[in-house]
Amino acid sequence: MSERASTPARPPGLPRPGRCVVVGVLNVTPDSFSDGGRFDDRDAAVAHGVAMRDAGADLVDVGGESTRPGAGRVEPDVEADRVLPVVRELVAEGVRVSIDTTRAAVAERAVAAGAAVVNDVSGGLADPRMAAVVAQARVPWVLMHWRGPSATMNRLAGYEDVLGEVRAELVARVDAAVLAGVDPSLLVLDPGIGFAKTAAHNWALLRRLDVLTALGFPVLVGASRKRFLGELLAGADGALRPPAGRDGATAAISALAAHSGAWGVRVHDVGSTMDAIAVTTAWGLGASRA
Ligand SMILES: Nc1nc2ncc(COP(=O)(O)O)nc2c(=O)[nH]1
Repeated sequence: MSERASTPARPPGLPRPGRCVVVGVLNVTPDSFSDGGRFDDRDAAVAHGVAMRDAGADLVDVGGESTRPGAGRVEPDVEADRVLPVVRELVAEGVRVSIDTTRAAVAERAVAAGAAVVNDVSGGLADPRMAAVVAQARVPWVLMHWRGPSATMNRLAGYEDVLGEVRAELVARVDAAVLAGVDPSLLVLDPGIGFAKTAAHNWALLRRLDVLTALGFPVLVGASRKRFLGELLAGADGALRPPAGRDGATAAISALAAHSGAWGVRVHDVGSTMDAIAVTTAWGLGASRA
């Protein structure tokens, strides 16, 4: 994408509720860092997805492969077997679903099952066929900043200028997607909080979301319950705040991200973020709401 590219028209298929979009996290994996195993059971997963929609989530993001640092890969069939039944049942319940996968085959089958958005933490790097799947399906595609598989990503957190490099690497992903025939209006960018980044890198990216929103694409922020929040909220003994205790900080980030012009936030606890965004909206409207 040239720097002069005009702002793409609004992509079809992306929720645009007139406020920051809330994407509810539904990891149907035994080992995700914050909710691993809780929704490994299909019925429990579907019930939780419906509950997040009822709490206000505009999308429920279904993932079948843990991306926590150090996590190994699961076989494609295992990933598909985890997510497809849940996607189908959520769609049948009228829930708008995004599929959180780096595999084109899984994305293709999830879209065929009714998933409305492809959420690809690899930004198209993990599977060269993903762009063709997205171009063919004409569904929105979240391109997250990524530098390599979870198993090794912490070794890749070396930056001279994290803002400039993340921006440049995301622009390269946009260019590759457009070159592969993807309509740029379908693209969403994501800084990849916690992926090949230290806490300092995460804060630097959050502090200057405008560097990414200025590219003219919707920006999604996924900071929910991540380790850098556990570090921020660590006890006097240095023990990290456990993931379940990070929802207040997550909601604060949701409010600040919304205020910074993010298109959406990806969170585990939908209610607290809905409330935080309601405050942000009211605050932004000032006395006119009185
Ligand atoms: N677009 C996007 N998708 C993601 N999927 C998984 C995780 C890992 O966190 P989880 O284990 O809580 O899902 N983080 C992101 C993220 O930051 N952005």
